[in-house]
Parts: sequence; structure tokens; C-alpha cells
Amino acid sequence: MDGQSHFDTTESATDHLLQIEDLDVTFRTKRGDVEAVNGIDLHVDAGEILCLVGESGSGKSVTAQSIIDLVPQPPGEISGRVWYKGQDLRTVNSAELRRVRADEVGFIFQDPMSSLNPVHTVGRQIVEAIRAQNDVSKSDARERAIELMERVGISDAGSRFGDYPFEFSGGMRQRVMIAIALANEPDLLIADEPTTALDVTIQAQVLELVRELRDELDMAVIWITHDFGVVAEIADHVAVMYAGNVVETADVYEVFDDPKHPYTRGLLESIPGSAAEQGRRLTPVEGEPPDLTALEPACRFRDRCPDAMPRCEDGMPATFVPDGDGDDRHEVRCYLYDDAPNADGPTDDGPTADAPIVDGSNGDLSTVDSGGESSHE
Ligand SMILES: Nc1ncnc2c1ncn2[C@@H]1O[C@H](COP(=O)(O)OP(=O)(O)OP(=O)(O)O)[C@@H](O)[C@H]1O
Ligand code: NI
Repeated sequence: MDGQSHFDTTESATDHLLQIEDLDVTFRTKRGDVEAVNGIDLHVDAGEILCLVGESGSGKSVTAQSIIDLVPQPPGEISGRVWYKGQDLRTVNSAELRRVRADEVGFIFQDPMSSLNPVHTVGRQIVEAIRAQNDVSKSDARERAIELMERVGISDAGSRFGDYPFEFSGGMRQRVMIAIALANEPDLLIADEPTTALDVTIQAQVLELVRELRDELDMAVIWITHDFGVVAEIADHVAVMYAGNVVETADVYEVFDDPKHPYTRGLLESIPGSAAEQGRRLTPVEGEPPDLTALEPACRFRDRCPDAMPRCEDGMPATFVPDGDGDDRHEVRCYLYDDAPNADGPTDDGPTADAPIVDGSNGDLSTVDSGGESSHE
């Protein structure tokens, strides 16, 4: 901790590598205004892996895209602050934003086939990523590209350098994407469900690789996933998203051992055994997320919540710190954790140690897991 309260909303830079403050994203569409992201506060430090987890449509990708201004505007409209190394990326000039994107941040997207150029060799694409930022000769860049390919586990890199993307398996293409994302030695890696399409063995290797690189380069990672098995493998901290809000953030151990938000509990506890043990995907919680074009001023989860109270109609809850679990980053947007009159901080007695959990065992996984497809193209 840096001693600065998470509730401190003063408009100033912070010590965190990245700090998102009060991010809102609305899409003006023909069917209405889609309030995709609302009031999000998140941060990540160097050397730390933060997982964003949540159902399809909960706003994970839009949040990640907002960091480096990749949300299309229009139809998107964005407000909030994105502090990165002390400057607000939402207000820096476009040259500086380009520099940060090229120099400092790496991206891995979900579908390596659509992200790689099919008519260029893999080696050339890695070389281009290296040369975009570094003033190096072609032959030096080639050497570094081959090193990078080896580093991400592509064996026989020298001879594969001249191969085209279609000549690589899905897992190997994903490694190529990682190599490209790492070509600029990023301080922050943003990965949007990059392993969804991979088989479990390859996925485990990729996750292991990212952890190793995090250790080696001390890079921060924001890793988006539907899959609590992936969270268990890779995360240090977790932010659970629901209908455009972060409803719970905590240390990964707290999320699995002592989830507080009824939604998180439902996701984790409605399956037998822990999701971590089983490497399972999110379990459905009964019901549907709200229509983001017709949100009411109430807690967005209340219709599905086993613990809903009259107060939940009052508005989206503020962020509360649940009592006594030793994790000073544990925060929950749920009135259950507000038992002080104007609590905006720790409460005295955590109310719901044995609150009923969501029974979602007969729900439909497809409402939770888009199975590798994405709501964004
Ligand atoms: N360009 C866009 N125009 C209009 N609506 C959009 C656009 N991009 C995203 N949305 C909407 O914003 C909401 C959040 O989408 P987002 O892609 O962030 O969800 P997600 O959590 O990443 O879901 P998934 O797990 O399916 O990838 C959704 O309702 C989505 O339809
Ligand atoms: Ni997404």
C-alpha cells in the first residue's frame, strides 16, 4: 500500500503504475444509450497481475480499451481519469498517447488470427514491432525477434521466423502475439482473454510464461478472463465486474476463500468444490444482467441477489471495505457491508458471514461464457 486511500478522489497523480478513476463509458446507439462502464476505480502496480473477471457484456474489454483510448468515439463517450506514471492518459496529447502505446504498453487480443497480418511472415511482424520503437538495424532486430520467439517458447525459432501465421497452431500464434506485445518491453501488459481458444495444456503454458515474464521484467499485467481457473493460475488481485461496475476487488486468496459480494459468492459457491480446485469456468447465477440501456437508479444486481434489501432500490451502492480479513484492498459495492450511517470506509461487523449463497446450479453457462466469442469485434 502506498498509504493513499482508495476513496481519495482528489484529482492528482498517484504512486500506482496505473490508476483508473471514476471511469464511465456510454455508447450512443440506435437502441439507446448503453451504459457499458460506470464509476470504475482500479489500480495496478509494477510486477502485479490484476485479473478482470465477469460475465459476457460486463464491461471488461471496454475498461481495458479505455486505458489506451481504443474505444471508438463515437459511438463511445468516455469520462474519468487514467493515471499512468503520473499523467492522465485521457488528457495527454496524441503524440504522447502514441508514444505510451508504442513504448510502454503491450496488448494481446483474443483472436490472434485477426490480429496478425496473414500476408506477412511472423518474423517480419515481430521485427516491425521491435523497429517501430527502437532504432536498430534490420539484422539486429531479426536477432532480437528470434530471441523473443525462443523466449515465448517457439522452438526452432530461427527456421520458423519465415513462416506465415497460418503455418502456426493456435497456441503458437498466441505465443507470436505475446512476442509482439513484448517487443517493446512493456511496463504494462493488457491481455483480453488471450487464452480462451487454447486447449488447457497450452493455456497453462502461456499463463506460466506470463508469470515468468512478469517476474523478469517487473511488468504489470491486466488480464481479462471469464474463467476462475485462469484467475487462480495467474492473478495477484482480482476485480469482479458486473453490468459495468466493479462489484468486488480483492487479493486472489480472499476472492476464493472469502468472497463478499453476493454475485461473487454465487459465481464461486454454486458449484460443488471451489472453482479454483476444479479449474472451472464461471458458474451461472440465475437470472440475467440488466439491460444497460435501461438502468434504474438501484443496485444493478438486486434482481438476482439472494440478499436484496429495500435499500438496494436506493441506488448503486458505494464502495465499502469489509471488516477484518486483513486484505486492505478488499472492497465491495454492496449495502450488506455498509452498517455505519455514512460509511465510506471500514464497517464494524461484517454482516454476512453466513448469508445464503446464490443457487445458480441450473443456470445456463452461455449467459456467462461466450465460449471464445466476444461481444466486441
Ligand atoms: N463499439 C460499441 N458500440 C456499442 N456498444 C458497445 C461497443 N463496444 C462494447 N459495447 C457494449 O458495451 C458493453 C460491454 O462490453 P464489453 O465488450 O466490455 O464486455 P465484456 O465484459 O468484455 O464481454 P465479453 O466477455 O463477452 O468479451 C456490452 O453491452 C457491449 O455490447
Ligand atoms: Ni470482452
